[in-house]
Amino acid sequence: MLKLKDKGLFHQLCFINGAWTGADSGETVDVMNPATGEKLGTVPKMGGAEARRAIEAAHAALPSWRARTAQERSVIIRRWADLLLEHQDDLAVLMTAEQGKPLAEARGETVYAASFLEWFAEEGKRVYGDVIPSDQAGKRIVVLKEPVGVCAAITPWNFPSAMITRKVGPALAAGCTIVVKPATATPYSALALAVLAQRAGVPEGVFSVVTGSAAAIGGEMTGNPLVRKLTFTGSTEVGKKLMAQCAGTVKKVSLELGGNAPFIVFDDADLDAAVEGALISKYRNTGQTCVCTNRFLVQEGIYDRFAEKLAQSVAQLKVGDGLKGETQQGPLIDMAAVEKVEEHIGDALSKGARVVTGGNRHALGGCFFEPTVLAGVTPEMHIAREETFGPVAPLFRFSTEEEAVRLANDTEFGLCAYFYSRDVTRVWRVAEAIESGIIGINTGLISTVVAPFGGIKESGIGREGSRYGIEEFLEIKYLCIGGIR
Ligand SMILES: NC(=O)C1=CN([C@@H]2O[C@H](COP(=O)(O)OP(=O)(O)OC[C@H]3O[C@@H](n4cnc5c(N)ncnc54)[C@H](OP(=O)(O)O)[C@@H]3O)[C@@H](O)[C@H]2O)C=CC1
Ligand SMILES: O=C(O)CCCC(=O)O
Repeated sequence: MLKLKDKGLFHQLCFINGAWTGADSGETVDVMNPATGEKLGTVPKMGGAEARRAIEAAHAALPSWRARTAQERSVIIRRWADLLLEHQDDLAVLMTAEQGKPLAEARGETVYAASFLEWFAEEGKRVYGDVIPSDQAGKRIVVLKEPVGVCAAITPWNFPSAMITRKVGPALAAGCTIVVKPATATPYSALALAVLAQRAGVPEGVFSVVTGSAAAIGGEMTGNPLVRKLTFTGSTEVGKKLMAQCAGTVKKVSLELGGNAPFIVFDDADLDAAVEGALISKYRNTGQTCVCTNRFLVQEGIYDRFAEKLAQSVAQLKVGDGLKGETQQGPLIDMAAVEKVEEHIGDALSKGARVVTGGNRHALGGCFFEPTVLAGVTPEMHIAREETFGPVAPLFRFSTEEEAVRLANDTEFGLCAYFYSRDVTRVWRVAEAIESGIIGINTGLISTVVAPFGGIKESGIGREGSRYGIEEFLEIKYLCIGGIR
């Protein structure tokens, strides 16, 4: 049993219209701890009918929530953020138990999750319109920004809290109401957020959490005309499907999808800094983030030294149950993830790559995998094209800057890229040439509430966080006022 100081944070029912409720059918889904393989509990296996009720509750709650002043909404959202921080130890335990990330990372994610609530509580107060100088005498032109309306969010398992608050924070601050379907693997963080939302005074119907059948709940969220916006983080495959489903009722969509991040190390890079950045960008959350480096492109003059230093550091990473204090690398989310990592390594080795460190399932068994570095990787290998979502660093070799940029851009994805160089002219050239929504230059950590997060190409649509994030939940209305003499 989980050791929580506040046992009220652990809920096994859904939260709809301010009430804790089970599935109409009474059916449940098991939730497992990926580190131990043990069952943590169950959540309701809801479907379209329950999702519809949550959407209708969000619709009913909309007029009074949007009618509140931004300041009134801000007080509640801010209180919610404070509660997350107050309960960060318990929230981290819950998150690690269901997701596997080391406790320190789970605490970090809880603070990160709270930062989106805190930020958008403030940003909601700064939703300004415009007055446009009219081109016709006797007319005035005014632009208002209004909440989109009822929103729906579908979120992934790799960031069980922050991907929710990054959506719900701006939605609520803008005056929208929202229904969330969290990943089936990690519902308890979402339900704990609901507990704290209720304690913070978020009115009933404004924020609901529905667990269960992804296809049925997603079908209702994308088909129901009351929903005006869908916001999704997850795989490109599912994102495309949801976008197509939203076309029927022309909903606004924000999609934060897969990536294939390159990490370029030029000969002129600071080697130690590049290794440090590589560790962060690759092995955060055991390689399971959409901005994790997927391809290391290393210039020939520095290749061998980089490979050796990186492998030395990687070999020292402590793998284990995230609930144990010293763990740096938790398990992968499930056995399918382990198999995908194995497939990528097997394919690379069969085509001429070699293991510098790791390469196998970890001796701990289950979902644990050895942090791995592969050398001699080439563009023909699967790992060059597909997101591995695991602890494998494949090293490609290049000779010229032009070649590095070409390789970096040789993907349908464009979420995040990293590069290390000390040449300021190269920094500008390469930053401008890479096709990506986010670029980390001499750093392996780009995530922060203050900056716009999102991709181009098949990595998505829209931006989250920052002052841009709230725009996704606003519509523009233009007033043309005539007859003014
Ligand atoms: N961009 C990112 O941050 C993420 C990328 N990925 C990538 O996707 C791969 C697969 O991961 P996976 O968890 O399967 O990602 P998915 O895209 O399948 O899952 C993300 C969310 O979408 C839901 N979902 C799945 N299918 C549907 C559907 N038909 N209609 C509505 N909602 C749906 C899931 O629900 P449920 O959990 O119930 O299936 C979950 O809540 C990873 O290996 C990784 O490469 C994964 C997660 C996050
Ligand atoms: O993997 C994701 O879906 C988002 C990455 C989290 C972040 O760095 O903000």
